[in-house]
Amino acid sequence: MSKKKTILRVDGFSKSYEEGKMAVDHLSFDVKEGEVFALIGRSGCGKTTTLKLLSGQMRPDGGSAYIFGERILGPHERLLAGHDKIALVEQDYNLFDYQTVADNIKYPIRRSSKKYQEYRLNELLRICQLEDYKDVRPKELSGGQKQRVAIARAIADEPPVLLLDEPFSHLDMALRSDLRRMVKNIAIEANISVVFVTHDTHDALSMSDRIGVMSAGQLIQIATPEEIYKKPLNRYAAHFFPHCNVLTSDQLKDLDVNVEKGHYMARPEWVKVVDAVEGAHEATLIHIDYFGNASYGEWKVSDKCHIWVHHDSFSTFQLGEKRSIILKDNVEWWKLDD
Ligand SMILES: Nc1ncnc2c1ncn2[C@@H]1O[C@H](COP(=O)(O)OP(=O)(O)OP(=O)(O)O)[C@@H](O)[C@H]1O
Repeated sequence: MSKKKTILRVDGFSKSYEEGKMAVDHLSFDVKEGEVFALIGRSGCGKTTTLKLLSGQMRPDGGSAYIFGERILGPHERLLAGHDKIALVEQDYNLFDYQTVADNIKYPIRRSSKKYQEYRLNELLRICQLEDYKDVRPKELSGGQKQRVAIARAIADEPPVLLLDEPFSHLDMALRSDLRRMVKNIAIEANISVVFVTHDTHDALSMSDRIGVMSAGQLIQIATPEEIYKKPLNRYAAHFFPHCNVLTSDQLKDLDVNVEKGHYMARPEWVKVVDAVEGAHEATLIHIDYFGNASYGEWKVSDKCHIWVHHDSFSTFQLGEKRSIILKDNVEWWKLDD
């Protein structure tokens, strides 16, 4: 990925809606050609504002963004807000309700030849799996179908950059997985750089080449999905993934782990349950979150030390069962920044 060209560069974006409260605070990052970049962070941390600034729809208070080295103009500097090389799909899709799916998709290329419009339309209907809905109006479509139309329309004119705000928020798990794949394929096949905002850590992990973790308007960590998962910077970044074990050095003493003062993390699959070990603290299974393909057990080691453990789908652990908890071989508690 590092050898690829930088397409988009954000340099010190800042924006506040109210005095003294920064929605986006000196944000800098870049996105490479064909790269899928996810922005994750708690509600209100500034993700949507970042996309609006990037798309040229909102004026930054400070900083600039560049596409192919050219500064992206704000709405105060252009007749029409936005940039023709950047497509933004917002949470409400903004489809034309009284036009068919085909007309919606062809809108950005309406000035091209009829032959090209038909060729491109058929290609987009195929890529976005919308062949059966060509003549339907958006109000007759489900949320997932509307979302696909919005994405097809956004990429009709082959923009080098696609921005997606919570692209899969209204979809069920099966559709989500199809659409993730579709967006990833679009990035690879059409070499489009995608920046998307999500609350969903599965979307971020499975789709992106890199993830930026936002907190209070700032990017606190930018790394590959694997690095964000295994080596999060701090407790905030660690807790994006559920059933995360974050313990203090003091709590870890109850697991016979002696480390320097601070907070430490272990993912639930880094830990294993073994037959009670003599001299070790006994752990009692007090809760199970069942997911079908796996479950997560909450094991109480002491009043102040509870550990989540990933159990495979063949696990037969019962509530109240007593065992010992240890880290798997070759795994260590990961030290978090304070
Ligand atoms: N139009 C606005 N007027 C005033 N404050 C706003 C406006 N839009 C956003 N904000 C504030 O700016 C901050 C960042 O909002 P933003 O929508 O960018 O966050 P977000 O991370 O996308 O949130 P969510 O995940 O809930 O969509 C929040 O504190 C929000 O309340």
